[in-house]
Amino acid sequence: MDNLIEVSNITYQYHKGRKVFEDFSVQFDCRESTVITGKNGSGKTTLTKLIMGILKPQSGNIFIFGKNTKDLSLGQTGEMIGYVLQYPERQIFAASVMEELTFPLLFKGEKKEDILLKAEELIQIFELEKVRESYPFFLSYGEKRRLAIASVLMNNPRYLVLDEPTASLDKDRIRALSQVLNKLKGKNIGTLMITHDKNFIEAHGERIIQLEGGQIIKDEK
Ligand SMILES: Nc1ncnc2c1ncn2[C@@H]1O[C@H](COP(=O)(O)OP(=O)(O)OP(=O)(O)O)[C@@H](O)[C@H]1O
Repeated sequence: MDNLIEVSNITYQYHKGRKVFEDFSVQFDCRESTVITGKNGSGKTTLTKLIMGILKPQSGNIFIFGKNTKDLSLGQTGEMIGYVLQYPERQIFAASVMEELTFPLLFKGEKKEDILLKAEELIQIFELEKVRESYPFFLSYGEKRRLAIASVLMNNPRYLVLDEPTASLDKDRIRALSQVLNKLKGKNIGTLMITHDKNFIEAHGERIIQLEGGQIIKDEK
């Protein structure tokens, strides 16, 4: 139970939109790397937003690590699951790269020395050295994406949800991201990843789910 995400008989419909999910259920093992594929509009991003509690199902329940998302705030969900959006600029708020990485933990009152050490480590891994004092607004799309991933890792999440993580990253950066994901996997931190990148699917898709019209049409290990 503890290491599971359980989506149980949910129905979801956008305001004035058609039903994206109807009586939909799926479970994810949070120690595993699961890839979600499917055509545009098949419901991939909607599913990840429902898991994160950003959207609320009209019926049914979603449990993360044994807790019903209905009883959790967005912040509580975000502490357990790191979520990297499809458009990373929407999750970057601070005045510099360094501040973006450090301010949430400083705010929480964690030890400054530890926070700085961790931020430096992620700056190296994601090759953000040259922009550490830059205003994130002016970063390239690839840099913003790397910063968004580094920021969620600062929180020590128990699971990662990544929406198109390789978009706008070059080969070397994709390789670096792969290494980070493998390292996390070694610590039993799995991922739920929306991607169309065949090489990435081959490297990280322990389980591959294909969605179509809000239904699972393929589920392979
Ligand atoms: N904010 C919204 N309001 C109304 N309908 C929406 C909204 N967002 C998505 N939809 C609709 O819900 C359905 C599922 O969309 P979703 O973004 O989850 O698909 P997706 O598989 O992630 O697509 P993509 O590969 O294009 O990102 C689509 O029909 C889409 O048009």
